[in-house]
Amino acid sequence: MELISPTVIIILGCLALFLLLQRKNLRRPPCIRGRIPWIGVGFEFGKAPLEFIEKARIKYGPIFTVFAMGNRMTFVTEEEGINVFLKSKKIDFELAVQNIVYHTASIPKNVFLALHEKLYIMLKGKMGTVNLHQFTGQLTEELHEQLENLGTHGTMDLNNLVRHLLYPVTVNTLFNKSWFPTNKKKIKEFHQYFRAYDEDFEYGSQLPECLLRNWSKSKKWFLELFEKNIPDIKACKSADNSMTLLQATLDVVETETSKENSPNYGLLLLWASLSNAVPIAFWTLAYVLSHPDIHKAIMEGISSVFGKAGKDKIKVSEDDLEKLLLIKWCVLETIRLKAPGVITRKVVKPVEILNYIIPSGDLLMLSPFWLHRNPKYFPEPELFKPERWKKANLEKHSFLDCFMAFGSGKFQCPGRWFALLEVQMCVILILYKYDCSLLDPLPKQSSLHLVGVPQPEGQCRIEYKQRI
Ligand code: HEM
Repeated sequence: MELISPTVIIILGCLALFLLLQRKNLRRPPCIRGRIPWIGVGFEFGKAPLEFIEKARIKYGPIFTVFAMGNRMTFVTEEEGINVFLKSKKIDFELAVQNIVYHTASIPKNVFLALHEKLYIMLKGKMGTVNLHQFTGQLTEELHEQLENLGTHGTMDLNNLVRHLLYPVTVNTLFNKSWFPTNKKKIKEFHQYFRAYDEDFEYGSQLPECLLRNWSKSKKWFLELFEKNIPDIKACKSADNSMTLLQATLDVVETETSKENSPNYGLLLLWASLSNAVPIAFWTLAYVLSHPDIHKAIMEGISSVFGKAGKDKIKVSEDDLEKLLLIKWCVLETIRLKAPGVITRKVVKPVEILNYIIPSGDLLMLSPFWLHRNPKYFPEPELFKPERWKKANLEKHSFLDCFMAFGSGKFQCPGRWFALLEVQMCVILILYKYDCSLLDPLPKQSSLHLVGVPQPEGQCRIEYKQRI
């Protein structure tokens, strides 16, 4: 018998390999990849990412991969995928965010990995429910101080009003009292640079800085500001000798690595503390003021706890907050409706979901924003219904099932209890001191971003009059 020629063997071998790869690929989720190498569907995706993923879910089903800017992002939208996202040991938080942290705050990847867990434990402890009472006094004082600047009456864009209140309140509370600039020019600069940094944070996490000149300028401005101020921030002592959140962060960074990384961690903490909580305060006030029945019920609650609303410098305690449950429900319902577009993990070992194999290296993506709009989990999902929070066991610090705005698992947002406290206090004090009404309808949200809480599109003016 004639021997099979080597050429035939090679051809058969290639065919077998091809079929094997095909089979493997068949077991991967549908992939939307576009035609341009590396960029993939980056342009279409970047224009309106939230809408893109919802359309993809309708077309391709509960799991699909989007290839954009060199990344394979596999989105999960139903139980099985969500369970893997929440529980699997084959996916990793730190490896997913180290790139983002490197690009946006120039923190070297090895430094991030070495410090992350230690820093997380510290942040979680300092802002945890047991220690929250330490913030109520200062938050009340800071809010009163900033509210004085509003004057007796006026009309302004609500988003601007909230930023002018909460930027200094948050920074003075978590960083250092009086760290926030007080002169008008410097305040304006802080706002301009923070907004530029925040608006393009997502692009900054993926594109080279040379393509984002404004963003890069704002990043440098903050890094220089921190570099200049860190000695003063460290030297500042509180009456009880406790450290602020930023001081404790710098302490960990400088003990474990070098001083060089301190400004970078300062910038990261600044962004984390302002970028979600401030728009949530805006949306909460906008929802409350555009629902007259809820606004009325909240005012009745405020009067029953503090007496007739007026311009007094009331103190707000944790007991008072417990009595004003409707306000907490309104904040949570706002966060449900305006939840971050995505949270992300890296697949470190191939993982099976719905009979598909997700290869290692993929980013596994879950959208709290769309999850919260699934009627299976939240009936009448588009409606602002604070009373749905009646069912949550808030006393035991648990949210509603499938509420994922603060992420999930081991590295859930460590600032969540602080954020809830700050927004509740902000709403209480504004409504106690001012008679407020909206001059514009509730705005649409901008469709540009996927990371973090969505911003409003266009303005929404508020008219306010100090009570007597
Ligand atoms: C309503 C406001 C807020 C929302 C919706 C929010 C949401 C989130 C989400 C979704 C994550 C990622 C978690 C994950 O992937 O599982 C996160 C992480 C984080 N958040 Fe928040 N956050 C808020 C307010 C705050 C505040 C006020 C702080 C204060 C410093 C803060 C500090 C952080 C930090 C430091 C991380 C990173 C944690 C880590 O590296 O492990 N957040 N947040």
